[in-house]
Amino acid sequence: MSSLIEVRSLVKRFGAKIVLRQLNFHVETGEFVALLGPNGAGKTTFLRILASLARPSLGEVWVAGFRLPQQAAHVRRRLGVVSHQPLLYGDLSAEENLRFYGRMYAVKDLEARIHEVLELVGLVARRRDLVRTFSRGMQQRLAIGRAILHDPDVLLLDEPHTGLDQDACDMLDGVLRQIAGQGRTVVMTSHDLARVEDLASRFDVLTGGRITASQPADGLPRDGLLAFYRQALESQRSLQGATR
Ligand SMILES: Nc1ncnc2c1ncn2[C@@H]1O[C@H](COP(=O)(O)OP(=O)(O)OP(=O)(O)O)[C@@H](O)[C@H]1O
Repeated sequence: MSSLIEVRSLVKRFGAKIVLRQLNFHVETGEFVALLGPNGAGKTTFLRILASLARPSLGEVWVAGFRLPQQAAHVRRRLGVVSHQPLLYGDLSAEENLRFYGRMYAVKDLEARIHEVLELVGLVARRRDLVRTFSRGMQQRLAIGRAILHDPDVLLLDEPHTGLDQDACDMLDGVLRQIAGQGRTVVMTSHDLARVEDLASRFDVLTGGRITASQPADGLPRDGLLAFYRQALESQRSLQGATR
């Protein structure tokens, strides 16, 4: 087991419904993987399993050398997760929120680290303001700050642009670009290729409960990338048509 994330033959069922079918996936240190797929493909379900928030029905899931769900406590310390819930306390300020999480994770030189993170997410000027006064975009940037505070091995982001207006999306992209530039290992879901095309070093497509296509970003022109994603979605549609 040498990859930072290694998933073998993963199956996830909800009752009779099979959402993930024998899914294989791996991520090496420093990769920024965009996990693309249409609505309902199972991206959130998959990320929740990687984040140890849901249990696999079958198969093997390893993160940073630890097996899930058996070693979930070890995995959680090595992960940063940004899901649909920002997991922030509205009645605390931005820096109080970070201090709370930093103490929970026993972050060293916490005050310096809080400042560094607030700078990265562009919230130094608002550090003493209560989070409930923040726009959704600011809350999302702070949620990313919270997720990277303890310098995790892997950052998992589930459609972080959802519900943001264009300005907020642009500001979030600035933060994500800096994170990508730091060489951090990231897995980010999206159903919109345009949102991730400048960020990712690899594009994986999740359709029919499996990773059906994978493409490194290196040297691939935009048209090629669009064609790649369209083709993956088309083949999924014809597969669904054939099984109806
Ligand atoms: N707890 C659950 N119980 C039953 N079915 C579920 C549960 N969670 C997810 N599903 C189903 O699993 C399928 C995949 O959902 P999931 O949210 O993982 O997809 P997604 O690719 O993240 O979609 P979106 O982009 O719309 O968020 C959907 O059909 C959904 O209804």
